[in-house]
Amino acid sequence: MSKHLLIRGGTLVTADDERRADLLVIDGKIAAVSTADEGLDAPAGARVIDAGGAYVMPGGIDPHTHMELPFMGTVASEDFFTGTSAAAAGGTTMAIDFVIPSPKEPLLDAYTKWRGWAEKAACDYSFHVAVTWWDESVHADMGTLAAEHGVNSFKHFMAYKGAIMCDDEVLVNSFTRAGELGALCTVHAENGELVWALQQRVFEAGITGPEGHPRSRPPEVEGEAANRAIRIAEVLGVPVYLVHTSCIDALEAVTRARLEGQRVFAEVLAQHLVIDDSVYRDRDWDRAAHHVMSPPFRPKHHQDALWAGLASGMLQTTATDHCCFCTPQKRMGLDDFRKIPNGTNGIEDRMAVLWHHGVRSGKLTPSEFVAVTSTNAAKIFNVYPRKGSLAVGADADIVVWDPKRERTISAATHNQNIDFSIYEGMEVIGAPAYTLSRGRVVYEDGQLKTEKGTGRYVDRPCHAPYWAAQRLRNEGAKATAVERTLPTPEEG
Ligand SMILES: NC(=O)NCCC(=O)O
Ligand SMILES: [Zn+2]
Ligand SMILES: [Zn+2]
Repeated sequence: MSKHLLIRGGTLVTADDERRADLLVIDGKIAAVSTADEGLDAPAGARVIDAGGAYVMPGGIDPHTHMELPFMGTVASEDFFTGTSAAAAGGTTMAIDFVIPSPKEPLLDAYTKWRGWAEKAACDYSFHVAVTWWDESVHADMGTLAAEHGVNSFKHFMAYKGAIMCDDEVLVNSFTRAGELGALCTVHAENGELVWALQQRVFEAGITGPEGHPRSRPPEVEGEAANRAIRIAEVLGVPVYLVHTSCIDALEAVTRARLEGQRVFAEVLAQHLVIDDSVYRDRDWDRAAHHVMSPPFRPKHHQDALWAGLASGMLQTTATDHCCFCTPQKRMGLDDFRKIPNGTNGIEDRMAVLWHHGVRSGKLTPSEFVAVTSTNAAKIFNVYPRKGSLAVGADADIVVWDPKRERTISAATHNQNIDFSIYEGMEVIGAPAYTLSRGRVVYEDGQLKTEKGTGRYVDRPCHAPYWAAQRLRNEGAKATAVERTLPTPEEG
């Protein structure tokens, strides 16, 4: 039996425009969108959602999450069911998580393991795969992942020395391979050697608490790595995507390259837009440790630059790097900040934080909000217009957004599987009234309706449209040999 649902009377917002229209969903897909003047009739038996006074938008896409990640001697507390449910409560309907093989672990083995863990997801999901080491099998597995498993993005950690860090040789090999495949290279840009050296220096100077964390990862460390990754990508003729751009130094590297015409994409986390580094000087150890993530929170003036970067299009996507560790896990580093598991919560609050601090303060229009929370990620990771749009035929991943709903963010009421929130006490206006995942109502009236295993893996083909432009650019920059008549030995 086909399932019909009519969303009536709302203002549809896409990355292109805003207009009054009704929207009909049949069998999980958007089946019709009305004109502004003529609404749609509800088919017999259809559920009707009254969206009067609300915005109807593509569900959020969080392109950077880590559910149940094994990391720094523990495992992230949020699993794929709780995490995607919390996402739905916040209006996010797709997460792109990361398969992160241990050094020497075959990429395909790690991928299979992560696919198994993710089967309980309640919203749609996909995977970037990290390249943490290199040999011919990695080269081959990248090809198999791209051709047979819908993986079009590979991640590179330039930090976490002694664990998952890539050196320049791995970057060059992997970027070259991604170029052959038409896949996108993504990078965590921090100079891991410098972080390592600074960590020892700070610790030996007697700073053992969470305040040591930002001291060991200053903005220069991120700026250097961002610039290096961008320049390696430029020389190899591949697009590159920087995850969690947190500071002016990295933003400047992105901006310079984009102004030179290089195809560089960059993401900013909602939390880096609104939280500053004063959190590490909290006298309460737990509260300070709760904020330990990499890159760390920055001095306040970086936030203005990041907002400007987002509004001007230098930064295209917003994410959360949702990677939850509860207080007892954070306490693994009670006597040594280097052992505090890195990561913070946020998947449930990204949309509200962006709406409240972005749209309500005039930094973003509603259409720009849709672009940076959904559509741009769909385009960059090549699932547009199936995701990130309200086009007829698209998956009905939709959020009906109540711009007037007020709430105070708190761990006492959130749906994330973590015992604190980095946004504790933040008052925000704007929240989902309904969230739909492929046409199923998964959140309404403040209640979650998610079911384990209803999320689907989303294949992401290689050769996103920007690859055609990249190839032309590479063609134009191709080296040519000079034809010469060589002098004969007698002439010499
Ligand atoms: N960001 C963070 O602190 N933890 C998750 C791993 C990463 O993305 O670097
Ligand atoms: Zn990272
Ligand atoms: Zn991450």
